[in-house]
Amino acid sequence: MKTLIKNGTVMNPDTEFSRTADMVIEDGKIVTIGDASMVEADQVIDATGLLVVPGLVDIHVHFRDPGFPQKETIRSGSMAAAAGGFTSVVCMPNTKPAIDTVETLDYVLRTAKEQAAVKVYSSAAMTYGIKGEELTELKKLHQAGAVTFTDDGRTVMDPHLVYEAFRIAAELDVPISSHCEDHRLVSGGSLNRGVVSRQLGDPGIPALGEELIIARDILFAEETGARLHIQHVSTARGVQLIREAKARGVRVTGEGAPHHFSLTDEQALVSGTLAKVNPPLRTAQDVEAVIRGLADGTLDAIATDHAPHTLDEKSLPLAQAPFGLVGLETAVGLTFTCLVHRGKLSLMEAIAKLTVRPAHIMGLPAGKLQVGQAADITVINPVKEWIVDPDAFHSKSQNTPFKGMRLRGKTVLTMVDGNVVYNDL
Ligand SMILES: NC(=O)N[C@@H](CC(=O)O)C(=O)O
Ligand SMILES: [Zn+2]
Ligand SMILES: [Zn+2]
Repeated sequence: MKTLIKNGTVMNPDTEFSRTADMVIEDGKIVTIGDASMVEADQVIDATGLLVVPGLVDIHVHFRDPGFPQKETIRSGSMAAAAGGFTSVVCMPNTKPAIDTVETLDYVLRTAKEQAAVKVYSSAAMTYGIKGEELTELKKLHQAGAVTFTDDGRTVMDPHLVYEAFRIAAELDVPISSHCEDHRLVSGGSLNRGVVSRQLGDPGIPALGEELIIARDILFAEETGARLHIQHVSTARGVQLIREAKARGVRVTGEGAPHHFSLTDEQALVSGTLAKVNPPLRTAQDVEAVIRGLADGTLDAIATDHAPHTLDEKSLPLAQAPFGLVGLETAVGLTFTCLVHRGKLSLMEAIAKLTVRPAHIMGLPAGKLQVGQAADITVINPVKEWIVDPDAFHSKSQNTPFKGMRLRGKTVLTMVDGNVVYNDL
């Protein structure tokens, strides 16, 4: 089977390559990037006016299997990924049971191999049951394929455990992904602590709770030499802490989530619990700081923190509804609308933050266009206007505060190993 993608703007951030070109794909691999207009192919995709980029990489998704198939399965999550243009994803371990043993990790990776439309990698929990009490067998989990250690959803508070985990991670050279939240400071709130939380009678989640743990984990990384990846950075001071740590050579990276560069806490007044996410949507200054962090390289990657929950759960009162929102199918639209089209991030840098940079953080064989390599390719229409319709999502869940919003920029075709897994051309 030979496929020709002709006349697209081919962009490969790894080499800063950007030019009008054709691509030929054969037996799942890229065989030509250049002029191939005369090539006879079984399948021809006309990419005139479209961007042809490496398959996107999301290093922060929740696929809920095992445990919560009503929210998402590996199959449905992977379909949402494909529809969003993501060809490689990293699953978080807060399933039930948690991904804290080799058996559960094997189950996830095996199910992904059998059922997923895209390449699914997995993290492993740092502590059993994500309870913050006893370290998992990090070395065995790494050998079994875990690409990062994290208790995402919770922060390990015991400094002895954290120290030990960082020490082992440094030895294995596996990144620790840190969900930063000092639970002793944030318990009970649902929204950013500020004007809106006070207005809604919510105790609020202070920015300081996130910043304390960012600072703590930076120090652990500095002390142990471990690689630290800060997840879903949402506050201005959090961005600044990472900026300063990078400047003095700490091995730290950071991710920004689309909802943190596009929405403020005021969204809760419009979307209610659909705008309840952890860390919370913050102030306009924080949003600006996340954008600046992405622009100056302090934040290396855009990651969705795709966190599906049923609308029944999201219909609960603010204090009881779960934290989280789905992100895979809106990420490209938000990145183009809020960052690229507003001139905050160059097109090349935006694509880099969705491909080669996150792949590099997690050591994934992804995020580049290279002859001889797997044909994981995403085609984006950078100016296509569309309205977010959760009913059209491929995810099992529709919990998004972006419903009804008009976005500019959309994934129109996704290819994994040369096979088209999503087509909206
Ligand atoms: N982000 C969220 O608000 N929720 C995530 C957990 C997490 O990423 O911390 C979830 O699993 O639902
Ligand atoms: Zn988290
Ligand atoms: Zn998460």
